Amino acid sequence: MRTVNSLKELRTILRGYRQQEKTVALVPTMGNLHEGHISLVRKAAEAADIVVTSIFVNPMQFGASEDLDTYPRTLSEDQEKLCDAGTTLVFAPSAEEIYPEGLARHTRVVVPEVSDGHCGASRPGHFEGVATVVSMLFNMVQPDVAVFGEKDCQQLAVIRKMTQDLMLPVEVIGAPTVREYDGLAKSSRNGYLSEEERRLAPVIYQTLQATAAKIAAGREDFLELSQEAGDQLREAGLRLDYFNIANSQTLKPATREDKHVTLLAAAFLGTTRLIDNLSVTR
Ligand SMILES: Nc1ncnc2c1ncn2[C@@H]1O[C@H](COP(=O)(O)OP(=O)(O)OP(=O)(O)O)[C@@H](O)[C@H]1O
Ligand SMILES: CC(C)(CO)[C@@H](O)C(=O)[O-]
Ligand code: BAL
Repeated sequence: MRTVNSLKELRTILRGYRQQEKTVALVPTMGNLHEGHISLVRKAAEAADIVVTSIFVNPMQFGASEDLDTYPRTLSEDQEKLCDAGTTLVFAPSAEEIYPEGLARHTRVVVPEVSDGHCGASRPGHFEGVATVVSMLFNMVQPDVAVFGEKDCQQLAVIRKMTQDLMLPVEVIGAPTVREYDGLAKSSRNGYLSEEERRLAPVIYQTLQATAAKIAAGREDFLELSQEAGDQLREAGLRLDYFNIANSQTLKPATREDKHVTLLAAAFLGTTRLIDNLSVTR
């Protein structure tokens, strides 16, 4: 496994693989890797001959008061895990390599509608930053397939829409959420939690499961259900960002006609913001 920092080097190596007619899979990450990321790499290795994993903490997708500076950077541990999981090439560029003229002067990709609501409402500009960097990664790596986690379900929907609208020749694959023993979705940000916060955190998934069970049993008063679920999270000591029930395809508010609905939640434990989601067929 090799690690490269420059686009020039990345392109030279990839040209070699293409000459050998190898297929390429991309797994974009922000590093500080856990078993969720590793599951994406394994899926990518099943889908293509070569796996490129990018590690880039993308400044464009962070809000001014968010954790860009403190986001954990653990490149050497990440490299070991990626090598074991079947990554061929790690692309770990600097912010200067990706945004040579700075963020303000950089072209941006906006994906309307699906970027609105949920995390898009609480993190203005976030999905613009994600869509911009992912479209650049697609252009830099030119993968046949790219793998993203369902844990970030709105992000996956944004990337699917962008890929379709811009006719990017990449197959986007979603991978199921990997969880801790107690149901908490694995996330780099779990590392920010104190012992007490970590003990409380599984209530997010438990509330998603309990609400999904009520929907499966026939409840369709989605607004009331969301409010009840939000109240449960607040009572457990979390600061609620949102608990929404949406059409699984469009991520717009669910209606009684929707067969597939997705429950999306975001909540703060102290200063740590965690997200999770669960889909249910009615
Ligand atoms: N628990 C998980 N299961 C499956 N995929 C995951 C999981 N956590 C993250 N991913 C996926 O890994 C990719 C890179 O995500 P990222 O590096 O932001 O990790 P993260 O743990 O979600 O970090 P953060 O805590 O910042 O949200 C994304 O496609 C994301 O959906
Ligand atoms: C897809 C991504 C790597 C883009 O920076 C990021 O949003 C993430 O880690 O999910
Ligand atoms: N996992 C999504 C990246 C972010 O929160 O910025």
